[in-house]
Amino acid sequence: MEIDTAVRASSDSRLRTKYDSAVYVVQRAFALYPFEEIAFSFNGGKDSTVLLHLIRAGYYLHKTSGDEAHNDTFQNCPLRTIYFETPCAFPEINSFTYETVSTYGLPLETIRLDFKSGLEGLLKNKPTKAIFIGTRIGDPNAVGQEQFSPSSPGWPPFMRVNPILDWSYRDVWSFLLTCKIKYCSLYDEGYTSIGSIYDTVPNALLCDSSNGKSFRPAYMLSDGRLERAGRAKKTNSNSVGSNGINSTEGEQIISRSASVIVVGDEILFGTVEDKFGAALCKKLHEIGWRVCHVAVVPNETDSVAEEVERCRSTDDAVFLVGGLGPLHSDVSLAGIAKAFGVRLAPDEEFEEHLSQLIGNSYIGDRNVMALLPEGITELLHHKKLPLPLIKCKNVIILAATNVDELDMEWNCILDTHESGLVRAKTFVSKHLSTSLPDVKIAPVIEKLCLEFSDVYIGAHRISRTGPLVVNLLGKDNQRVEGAMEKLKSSFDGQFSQV
Ligand SMILES: Cc1cc2nc3c(=O)[nH]c(=O)nc-3n(C[C@H](O)[C@H](O)[C@H](O)COP(=O)(O)O)c2cc1C
Ligand SMILES: Nc1ncnc2c1ncn2[C@@H]1O[C@H](COP(=O)(O)OP(=O)(O)OP(=O)(O)O)[C@@H](O)[C@H]1O
Ligand SMILES: [Mg+2]
Repeated sequence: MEIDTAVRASSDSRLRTKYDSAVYVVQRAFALYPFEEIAFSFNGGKDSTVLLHLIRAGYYLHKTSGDEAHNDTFQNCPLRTIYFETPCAFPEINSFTYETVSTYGLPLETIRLDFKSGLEGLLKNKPTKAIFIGTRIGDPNAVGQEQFSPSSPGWPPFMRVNPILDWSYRDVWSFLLTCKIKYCSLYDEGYTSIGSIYDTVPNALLCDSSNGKSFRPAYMLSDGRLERAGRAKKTNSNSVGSNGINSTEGEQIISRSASVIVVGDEILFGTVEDKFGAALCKKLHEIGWRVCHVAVVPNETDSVAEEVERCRSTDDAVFLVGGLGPLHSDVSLAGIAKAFGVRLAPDEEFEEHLSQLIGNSYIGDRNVMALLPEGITELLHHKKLPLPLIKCKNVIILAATNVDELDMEWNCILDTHESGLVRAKTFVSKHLSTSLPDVKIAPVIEKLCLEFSDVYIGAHRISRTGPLVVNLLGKDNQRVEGAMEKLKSSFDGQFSQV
């Protein structure tokens, strides 16, 4: 069996391990379910192409128990194959799917309905107990799945079999290249993950600037975390979304909100003063973001989880500082995982970066610092960062231990496209000072707030007897000026600008 032979001959021990465990899952499925009640969900994408050949290898090994004498009979696996075809698929994907199905003698059922309705119809027509799917950790729909995962509540009942769930982007390409497997031509044109013609473009990270508009092949993408960078982001008015803070909106964004969570018992004990909250408020304000909430929480998983859970759904981004590292009190990542309902799992890429930085000073069998929230984590790289920063959905985790380090990390985040931290339209602010008593100006300011609802109007005192400072803040200069002039003219000469 050519696939098995190629992997066994390879010197890549990691690939052999991944292959063995995936083929084991395939064999288990063949042992557990009647062959005619298993289907293979194939769409011509790289992951399903990998899966096709793992299924062929697993089927061969299942049938022959490795006995080469039978080799020709079981080279191909006549497994029921389903393809959900849509008019928005790339023509290259369509033709590759049909060609491949014919090359390997797969009995194809083309379904022209959405996934759920199509699967309902499929199960009604033919008993189907299990479906092989090429889902991998990191795919948006992989969160919470295992290699054998029953379909979700509300979906028709079948077992989702995910043999390559734990494969990385690099594993996929090692396998395809080592076994010299034919894959869809779009991957040689810079596409790294393929959705519909409306939401997929070549991955900008593969753009070959020396050669006009051409792109390097998908296997050249060094950071697999960015394989979906060519997929359009699903927009969500209230959150950063699964792919991060939307970076295409640019300057026209009027309102973006953030919250800051600082994790530190020492701050709550009064031993250390928090400087991160104030510094981040200033930085966010400078790029036109509104900070809605700053919290200091103790080094407890539940406290972090509760705070993250609250902020992540109300703000576009959450910045978390502190509680990172190998100590018992470093619970920030566990808290974030809990807030998102996922577990902590070893992240091989982060582990590699850690081992380059700290050598082999590992704790136990695995580096506990490389346990990251599974399926929701992206690494933010920058040449000035000793380690990539961690981003879990819309939560950005800063590793700074002081304000200087925070400055450096902040500049890297702003400079990193993948962070998606866009500069929004900056605020205009005006400050007026008066020695009038509060009670006198209160009704006027109240009316002003109604008339200028897009301008924030607040006031603070530096001392009980000193002047009152009125702050006017907004994104539209004319409106802020208008509110200021109106206030000044209401109290002729009693307000002066500071
Ligand atoms: C065979 C098959 C089974 C699926 N089963 C489920 C399921 O049980 N629950 C679910 O939420 N989505 C299910 N989906 C939908 C996927 O989670 C996901 O939305 C789909 O693969 C599109 O992925 P994309 O958004 O990355 O393009 C299934 C899809 C396929 C093809
Ligand atoms: N239109 C479809 N028809 C059949 N199966 C599909 C379809 N879309 C997705 N799937 C199943 O879901 C899996 C995950 O889809 P996904 O788009 O992440 O991977 P892929 O298409 O194989 O590769 P890529 O990430 O490069 O697009 C596929 O491997 C396949 O098993
Ligand atoms: Mg795809």
